[in-house]
Formats: sequence, C-alpha cells, structure tokens
Amino acid sequence: MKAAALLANEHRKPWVLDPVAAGSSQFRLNACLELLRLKPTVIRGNASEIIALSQAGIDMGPTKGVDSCHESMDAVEAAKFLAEASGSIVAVSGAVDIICSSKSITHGNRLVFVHNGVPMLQKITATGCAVTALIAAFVAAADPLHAFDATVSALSVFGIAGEMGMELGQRSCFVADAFD
Ligand SMILES: Nc1ncnc2c1ncn2[C@@H]1O[C@H](COP(=O)(O)OP(=O)(O)OP(=O)(O)O)[C@@H](O)[C@H]1O
Ligand SMILES: Cc1ncsc1CCO
Repeated sequence: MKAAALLANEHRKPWVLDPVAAGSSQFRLNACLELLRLKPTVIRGNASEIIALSQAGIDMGPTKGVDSCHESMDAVEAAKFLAEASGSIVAVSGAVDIICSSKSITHGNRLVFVHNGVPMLQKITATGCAVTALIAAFVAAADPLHAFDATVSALSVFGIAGEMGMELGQRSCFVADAFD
C-alpha cells in the first residue's frame, strides 16, 4: 500500500485512503496513520473511522469496530479537524455524507452535505469499499482542481444508484442492476 501511494505521489496521481476499522486496534490505527502521512487526495471513512483518525491528534471520545457506531453527523468536527491536519479532502459516509476540505489546500474551506442513499446501504458489507472505489474513479477522471466536486459527485451518484436499486428491488430481485 505504501509503495502504491508513493508511486502515485511520484507520478502526481490522486489516491484515496479508506481507513477500514481504523479504531478497532492500535495496529490498524498505526497503519492508517502511516498512510495518512503520505498525503492521500481523499480520505473516505464512516463516522467511527474518521473519529478514530482524528482522535490520534485530539481526544474525541471512545470508538471501535468495523461498522460505524456513530452517526455521520457526529463526525463533522472530526472531519474538519482531519481535513485541516492532513490537507486531504475528508469524506464521511452515512445517512448524510459529509465532504470537507480546509483552507490550506487548493479546494479551500468547503463543507458539503449529501443526502442521497437508502439505509439498506449501511447493512450491505463492502458498500463502503465500493463508494471509495467510485470516488477514486471520479477523482482520477477529473481535473485535479476539481477533486472536491468529483468526491461530492461520486457519493451522490452512489446514493442515487442505491435509491434506484431500492425502487427496482420492489419489483424484481435484480437490485445490483442499478449499480451497473
Ligand atoms: N442511513 C443511510 N442512509 C442512506 N445512505 C446510507 C446510510 N448509511 C450509509 N449510507 C451510504 O452507504 C454507503 C456506504 O457507507 P457506510 O457509511 O455504510 O460505509 P462503511 O461503514 O465504511 O461500509 P462497510 O460496511 O462496507 O465497511 C455510502 O454511500 C453512504 O452514503
Ligand atoms: C475491507 C473489508 N473487508 C471486509 S469488510 C471490508 C470493508 C468494505 O467496505
């Protein structure tokens, strides 16, 4: 992972950090912090993961587990702190997706809330990984100056696909068609 991140940086390619279960062990937290130091373009995690990363700098209360035990809106301050400390765009997924960046980077001081998606997405393991991959694809295709908007768009498109899948699922069992 470190070699991939270093190579991406060397070639000025964007990359996205998904700090899976960062708060569930010291080993995972340290691994994520090491990757964080390599300056990802975007960090995408659920509320617990983003709080765990920001806790490494300040105490924001307890957190653990692979799934989030926090609502995304609980992580607004953690996301702002992490964006400022890391210089990365920070995306917190959940009922409301939160995307923020600090004044220290090109995208400036921005905070956007995306309300797309359906609660079932949270119950399907790997939708977090999938939306991270979609963010990477959008950011890779966009002008580097538009990485923030690309991140917002990816989360919105993924949420809308979830809404369409939910509607399709009322009529047939091919919910996955909406994501094709
Ligand atoms: N309550 C909700 N309502 C609407 N959309 C949601 C809800 N919870 C999660 N989502 C959406 O589900 C997707 C995955 O986000 P989630 O926060 O569940 O990731 P995660 O916990 O990292 O997932 P994983 O279990 O795969 O590790 C995101 O696109 C997010 O917007
Ligand atoms: C990486 C990974 N492995 C099992 S669940 C999970 C998170 C996917 O979003």
